[in-house]
Amino acid sequence: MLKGINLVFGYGSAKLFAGINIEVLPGTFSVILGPNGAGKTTLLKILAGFLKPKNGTVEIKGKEILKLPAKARAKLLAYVPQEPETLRDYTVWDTVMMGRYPYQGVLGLETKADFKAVKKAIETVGLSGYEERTLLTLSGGERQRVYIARALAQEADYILLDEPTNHLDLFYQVKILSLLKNLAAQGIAVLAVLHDLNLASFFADKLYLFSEGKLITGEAKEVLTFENIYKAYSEPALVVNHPVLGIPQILPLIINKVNGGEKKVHIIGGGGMAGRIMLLERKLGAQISTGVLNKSDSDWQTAKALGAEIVEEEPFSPISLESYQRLLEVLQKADKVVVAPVPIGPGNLKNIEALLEVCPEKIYIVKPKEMDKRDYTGGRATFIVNSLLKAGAKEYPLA
Ligand SMILES: Nc1ncnc2c1ncn2[C@@H]1O[C@H](COP(=O)(O)OP(=O)(O)OP(=O)(O)O)[C@@H](O)[C@H]1O
Repeated sequence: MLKGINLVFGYGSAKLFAGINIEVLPGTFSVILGPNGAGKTTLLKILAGFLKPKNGTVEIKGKEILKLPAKARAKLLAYVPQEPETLRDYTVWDTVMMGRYPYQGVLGLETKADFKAVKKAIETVGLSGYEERTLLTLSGGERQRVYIARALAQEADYILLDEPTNHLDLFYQVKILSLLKNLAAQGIAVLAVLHDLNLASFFADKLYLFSEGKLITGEAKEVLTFENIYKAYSEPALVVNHPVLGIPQILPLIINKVNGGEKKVHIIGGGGMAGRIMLLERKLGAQISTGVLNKSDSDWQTAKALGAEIVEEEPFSPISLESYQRLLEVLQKADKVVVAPVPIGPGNLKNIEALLEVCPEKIYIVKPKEMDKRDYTGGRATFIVNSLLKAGAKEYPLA
C-alpha cells in the first residue's frame, strides 16, 4: 500500500494543507479532485517522493519512500507529471524506453524484456507506427500518451498521474481512463489528478476531494454531493443521479449575481412541475426554498440537487400542522413566491391556503387561468388563486 500519513505542507510560511491521510490500494483507481491551486499536484509529488512534507510521512509497501534509492523507488512507482519536463526532441521509442531505466545497469544496455515492455506500452496507448516520430512533431494529446506509455513501460505497481487527460479529446480521455481502470483491475494501484468531476464519478473507485486544506474521501456518491462541491469550489452545481448508471453527474450552474443576487424565492411545487422554475430561479441568482413536498417526489429530488431549503413530509403523508407552520415561516422570509402548475387536491391544499398569509404582491402564479383544470378540491384552490390575483398576485411568465 502507498500511504500518506498526517501530511502537512506549505510553500514558504503559507500552509497549503494539514493532517492529510491517504491510502492508495492495489487494484484501485483513485482520483484526486479539487479547485485550482488546492494542492493536488503538490500532494501527488509528496506521494511520489519528489517533495518532502513539512510533517508526516509517505510509506510504500511499509518503507519510507524518501529513504528508498531512486531505482528501487522507480520499480515500485511511476509518475506522469502535468507538464512533462523540458522537451528534448527524442523519438517516441527512446522516450518510452526511458521508463526502463530502473531495470538497466550502468551501461544502460537494453534487453529483450525492455524491448518487449516498450513495444507493449506503445501499443497500449494506441501509438504503434509512431515509434520513430519525435516528440516535437506530435500533437499535445499524442505527447501525453507517450508519457503515459513511458510510465507503463516502467512496470511499476503504483502509477501516479497528474491530469493525464489534459490535451485529449473527449473520446481519448475516456480511452485513457478506461485503460487506467483496466490497469487497476489487473492489480495496479492508479492514482490520478483529474478536473472533470463527471469522468471521475464514472471511472473512479475512490475519490479524494480537496476542500479547505483537507480531503473529503469516499465513493462518488458520498463525495460528489451539492454540499461538498459547494464547500470545495464555492460554486453551486446541479448534482443529479444518472438514471441508468446510478452515479452522480454534475452540471455547474452559472449564477447571475448581477440582478440583485441572493433573493429568497419560495416555490410551491410537486410531481415535477417545479423543476424548471427552481433551476431558472437558481440560475438567476436566487436562494431557493420549496415545499411542502413529500420526500422522494421528483421536485424534492431536484431541490436536493440544487441545495434548496425544503419543507418536507414523509412519502404519501398529508401536510402536518408542524410542516404547515414551517411553511408559513419560510414564506414570510421569501422575497418572492412562485406557484408551479401543480394539481391541487386535499393532500396539498394547505400549500395554497398558506398563500393567504403572504403579501399577495410577492406571489407569482404559473398559468393562473388554468387553475380550475388542476383543481381537485371542489373549487377551493381556484377561489384562493382568484382572490390572490385580485389582491395583487401576478402571472409568472413561464412558456
Ligand atoms: N514551487 C512553488 N513555490 C511556491 N508556491 C507554489 C509552488 N508550487 C505550487 N505553489 C502554489 O501552491 C498552491 C498549490 O499548487 P498545486 O500545483 O499543488 O495546486 P493544484 O491543486 O494542482 O492546482 P491546479 O488545479 O491549478 O493544477 C498554488 O497556490 C501554487 O501557486
